[in-house]
Amino acid sequence: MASSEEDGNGNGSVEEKENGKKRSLGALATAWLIFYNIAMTAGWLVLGIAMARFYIQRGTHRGLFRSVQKILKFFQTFALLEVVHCAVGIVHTSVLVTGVQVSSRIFMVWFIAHSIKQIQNEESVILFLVVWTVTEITRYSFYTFNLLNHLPYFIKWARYNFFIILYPAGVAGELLTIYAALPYVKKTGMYSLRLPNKYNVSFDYYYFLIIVMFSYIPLFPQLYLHMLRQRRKVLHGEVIVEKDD
Ligand SMILES: CCCCCCCCCCCCC/C=C/C(=O)SCCNC(=O)CCNC(=O)[C@H](O)C(C)(C)COP(=O)(O)OP(=O)(O)OC[C@H]1O[C@@H](n2cnc3c(N)ncnc32)[C@H](O)[C@@H]1OP(=O)(O)O
Repeated sequence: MASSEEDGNGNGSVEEKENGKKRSLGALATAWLIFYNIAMTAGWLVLGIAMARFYIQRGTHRGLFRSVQKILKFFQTFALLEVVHCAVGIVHTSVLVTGVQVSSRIFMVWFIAHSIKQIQNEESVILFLVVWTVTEITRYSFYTFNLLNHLPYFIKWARYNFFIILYPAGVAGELLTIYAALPYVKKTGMYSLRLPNKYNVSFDYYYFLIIVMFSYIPLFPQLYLHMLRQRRKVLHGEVIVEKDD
């Protein structure tokens, strides 16, 4: 993807190479990505404004998830297209890394926050909502301006610095929310399949959630390290040889 930043750090050969990359992307793909990124920036901005208005008017976070859930569900689910973008090659990033990131978010939205109403007022839900919102406004506006070849330095800086704090904060919000959900899942036996049944298969959502929580231990450092590598590449111009998926 092209990047002709207004910070004036451009170097001829890199720019030529990147312009070539953009040309080879094709006008249609570029136009689609610009539309997609503008729509996503707008969607997360609307969500951020709705959350701020709710809190200012009500003075409490109780009921906030319920009030913004439609916008959240729509735009977070729409992000599944990011995996498609990588898979079809219009975005030069890893399907695996993007897949883990997007699927964990979809899981949090639909299979935790949407499904278990009792935890919707937890502070941890607000924590990950605020963190996701700041992250996505920054990230999608970065992609948009980058595609338009007018990337203000502060957006590039924010994209590759905010995550240092926001990523662990978001993960903390997500893990605390899943932890808060455990008693309700155990009590109701939701999404679980007990034996005997005609398929002769058993599934316990409670233990599945515990496995999901533990899966953050190997997976999150990989996402975080990926972002640190991207940061070194983009902000400090380091050449990084990435392994294939
Ligand atoms: C079934 C249940 C499963 C559960 C599994 C549980 C396991 C969970 C493990 C961990 C979960 C983490 C939870 C996360 C929580 C949070 O999000 S907290 C909030 C903080 N979050 C972040 O900061 C997010 C950071 N992550 C990302 O940015 C991405 O999702 C990423 C995939 C991890 C990294 O992005 P990547 O695309 O690789 O890096 P970039 O530098 O941004 O881009 C690389 C190139 O791709 C181009 N590009 C990417 N997307 C677009 C786009 N939409 N439009 C245009 N171009 C795009 C980008 O420009 C770069 O191109 P080049 O310039 O050519 O390099």
